Amino acid sequence: MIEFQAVTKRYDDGTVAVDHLDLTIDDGRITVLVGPSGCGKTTSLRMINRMVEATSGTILVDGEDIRSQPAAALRRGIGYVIQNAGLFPHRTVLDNVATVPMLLGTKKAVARKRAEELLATVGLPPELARRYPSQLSGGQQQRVGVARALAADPPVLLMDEPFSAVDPIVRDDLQDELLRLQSELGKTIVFVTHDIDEAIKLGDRVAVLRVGGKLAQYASPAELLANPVDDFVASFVGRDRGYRALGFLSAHGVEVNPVPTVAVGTPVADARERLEGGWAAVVDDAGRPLGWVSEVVLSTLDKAVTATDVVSGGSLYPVDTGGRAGSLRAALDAALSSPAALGVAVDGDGAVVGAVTAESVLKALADARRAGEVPS
Ligand SMILES: Nc1ncnc2c1ncn2[C@@H]1O[C@H](COP(=O)(O)OP(=O)(O)OP(=O)(O)O)[C@@H](O)[C@H]1O
Repeated sequence: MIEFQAVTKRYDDGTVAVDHLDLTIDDGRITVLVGPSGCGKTTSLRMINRMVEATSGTILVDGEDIRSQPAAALRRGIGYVIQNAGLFPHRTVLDNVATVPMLLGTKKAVARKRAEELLATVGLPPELARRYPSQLSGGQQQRVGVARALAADPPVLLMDEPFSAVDPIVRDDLQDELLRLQSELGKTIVFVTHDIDEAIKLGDRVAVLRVGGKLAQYASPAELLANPVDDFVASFVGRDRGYRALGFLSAHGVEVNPVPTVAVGTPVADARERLEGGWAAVVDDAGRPLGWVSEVVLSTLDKAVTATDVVSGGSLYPVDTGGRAGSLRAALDAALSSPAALGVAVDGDGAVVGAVTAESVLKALADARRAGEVPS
């Protein structure tokens, strides 16, 4: 656990970057510091590993004042990942990862072997290990940065806008990868971003800071979306917060109805008989949805329905099959994005289970509200 107790940072020019911050960061969780530019996120993060010294107040890591040991010793237990990765340009990818353990006394061969494993863990193909950082894409460099920070197996990982410099699609991949890694590693991660969507996606808890280094709200993403404490947090979280809050509510209560399906290869005449309300979902041999056909589509076909004849569109959402159900947002998106106005529900193998309408999703939301499961 990392505790900020009334921590203030006043820089030499008088700027108060962080003002009496009280914050408890849980072990094994991702805690995100988010807020507008200049609100003191980076300063707060760097005070944890003493790259910035607090002016007053105390920071405890596992109950121990961080000033009670030399900064170098403290940093051994704290990995640090920054934007643009900050890799050593004249060392290979493998050596970038192996260097710190070697400096700490691990034998070269052992450190390199471990570095190879870590590169695989962060999703980098082994052939990239011999390259230099400049020969990698921005997203690959960030992965190396994460592998390097994990090399000494620190219990704490500080991440300062690590994914801000890459394009949105790569950023999304890196975020997914971090969540996957974290589910395996269970590190104590403190993550700084100015992007509220990133904060909500990654954070177990999110600390929203306002300029002047004051904590505005510290809550779970769902709580932040449902109950922002004031106008600042509400506007920072965004006008579409009600919609995004649906992403944290399970769709287990939504009524799933049967949906007409047509297997690929079905003769057109037989497919026509299966149309109800104008549309049927086309499925492959394993019952997985490929798209939709309607009377109009069938009228253009000669013999049988093929995979290329389908009208695509409509996201899918997983129903509760003993694992995790999809969210209300996923169910609503599926219904609204489908040409048939039916959101296809799939099981754990991706096979069609049935379909939901937008109305049934909203009814489930209203029921949850009435039952007090969701703040209105
Ligand atoms: N070395 C410094 N000397 C003086 N003021 C500083 C110094 N470093 C940061 N500041 C100021 O402290 C405040 C907080 O800066 P900090 O970098 O912690 O904010 P941030 O929330 O991380 O911002 P950003 O999102 O833009 O990176 C800002 O007003 C900044 O100008």
